[in-house]
Amino acid sequence: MTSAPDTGISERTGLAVRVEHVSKSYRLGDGSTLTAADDVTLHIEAGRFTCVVGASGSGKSTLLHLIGAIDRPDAGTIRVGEQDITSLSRRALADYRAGVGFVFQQFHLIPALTVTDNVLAPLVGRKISDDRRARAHDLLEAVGLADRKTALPSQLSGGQQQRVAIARALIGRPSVLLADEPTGNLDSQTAAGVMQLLVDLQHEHGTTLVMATHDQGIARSAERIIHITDGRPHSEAI
Ligand SMILES: Nc1ncnc2c1ncn2[C@@H]1O[C@H](COP(=O)(O)OP(=O)(O)OP(=O)(O)O)[C@@H](O)[C@H]1O
Repeated sequence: MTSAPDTGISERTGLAVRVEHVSKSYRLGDGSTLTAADDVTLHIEAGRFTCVVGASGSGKSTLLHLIGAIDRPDAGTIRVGEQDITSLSRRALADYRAGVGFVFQQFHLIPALTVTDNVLAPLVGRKISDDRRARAHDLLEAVGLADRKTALPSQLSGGQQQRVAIARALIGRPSVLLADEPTGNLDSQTAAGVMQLLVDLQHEHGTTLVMATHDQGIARSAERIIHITDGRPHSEAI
């Protein structure tokens, strides 16, 4: 179940990420500012599995959000492949985001949609061709849920819901897959299965996988670990 069938699921190759002198601060209610990314410079290799590790509040999610262009930095540049995503037009940014897959700790499935329609949800506004439906089916097969296509999220276990979320993250053929504590809501056995699935899919498709985690055990399975403290990667991160 954990080895995906050869369905041509990802035709994009993983891209390298180069974060250069990136800072991001948030203004707090009392008027003070909190620096969540503090002059961060780091390079993430293409097609590898990299873990970002650090205490709660150290800036892991912020870094993922900046790489995924969910958020914009106050300063610095982020290059993904050949593109500087910090200088893209709104339209180019939307195209870029469509090539990024996200997996979150909370699965964020849409309760009223079936499993298949959740997987197709990122394609909203685009024509859902037979090819795309076939691809959703192939992805659900790859994550071991082909027989639950018509189920609603509430009818699935947490691990199954996260598998749907992984299939959804892959529907846009991402060159970069960002996973923020993807096993944080799962028991340890289910978490191990989901991790294995992510790593298998990442290997098979050569996607660049960047995962934020507290879990040292998960981090040890990565090809590279970046430690973050107070919004700054440690020196070994570069
Ligand atoms: N939108 C926001 N507004 C204000 N402060 C924020 C916002 N987002 C994050 N922060 C703050 O920025 C810092 C870094 O947060 P971030 O979520 O990146 O940390 P994290 O390492 O992912 O934490 P956790 O492991 O608990 O998810 C924290 O102090 C957090 O409170």
